[in-house]
Amino acid sequence: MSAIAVEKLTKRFGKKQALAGIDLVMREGEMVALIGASGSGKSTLMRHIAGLERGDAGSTVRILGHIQQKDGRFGPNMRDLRGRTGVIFQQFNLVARLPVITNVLCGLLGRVSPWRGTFGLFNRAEKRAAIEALGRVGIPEVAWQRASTLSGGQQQRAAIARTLMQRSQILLADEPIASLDPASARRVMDVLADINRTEKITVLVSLHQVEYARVYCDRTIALRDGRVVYDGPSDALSDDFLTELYGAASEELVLPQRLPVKSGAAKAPRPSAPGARQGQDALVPA
Ligand SMILES: Nc1ncnc2c1ncn2[C@@H]1O[C@H](COP(=O)(O)OP(=O)(O)OP(=O)(O)O)[C@@H](O)[C@H]1O
Repeated sequence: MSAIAVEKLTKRFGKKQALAGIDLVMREGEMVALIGASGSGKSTLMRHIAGLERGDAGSTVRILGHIQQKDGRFGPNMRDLRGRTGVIFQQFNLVARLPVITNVLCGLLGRVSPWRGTFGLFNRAEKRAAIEALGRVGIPEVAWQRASTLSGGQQQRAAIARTLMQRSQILLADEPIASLDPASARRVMDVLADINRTEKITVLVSLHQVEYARVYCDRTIALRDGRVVYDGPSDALSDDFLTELYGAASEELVLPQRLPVKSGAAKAPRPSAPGARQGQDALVPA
């Protein structure tokens, strides 16, 4: 059974055609990268798959074999399907003033009674499970800290722990590493790859930098102007091929090359350039 099946998905915002007939299928247990230059439609596509947005007439999205939306209307199982689909964004994933454990426990909200959820009445076993979920992403020690005290990478990992609590079968990660330093980005990608492998959670992760797609995902889907322009093996996405696909916009999709440091020269990285990339070794998953 497919985890995600998108058929002829179109979305127009006023005059802007954000999605122009997207077709894609992901099998259960796959981890797929979604790449594209700024404005190519990655977030809009993610939001439709998450059931946060409705496509135009003629569009269909199926989640785990059920119609999630068709012709701009949500299907009858919408609530259940939203529960089975965890979403993490680039930022604003957590409630900053609440302890991390409470944020993680929020993953239960679709499953506990509304009054328990409203008053934050979680039992001992649920709290233990939340700490286990934080352990799963490598940060059990931050459970009782306020979310605002976490680093960006820790916040993303706590958000992933929340989706584990939610027991989502699909995880949509919309540019989860865009604002992180390389070491934190790798840790977040390692966690995504690990839960994909061990929990068999289907992962669709949108990325600005194709290097991470090459290292972490066998398959990449590339968007341009709201259309799928490539869907295939990630290792076929050479820098030359990206330049062919995106032209000048390919500069956004490769990692900035580190200049060899000359004596007296600043260590600042150079703006990215087509064909410029760090060594693959720098990104080998831990
Ligand atoms: N709610 C909206 N109203 C109007 N236009 C929108 C809306 N959401 C997205 N768009 C437009 O749709 C296009 C696709 O946007 P989207 O955010 O999906 O791109 P993206 O690939 O995720 O970009 P980025 O990498 O910069 O996040 C853009 O031109 C954007 O301005």
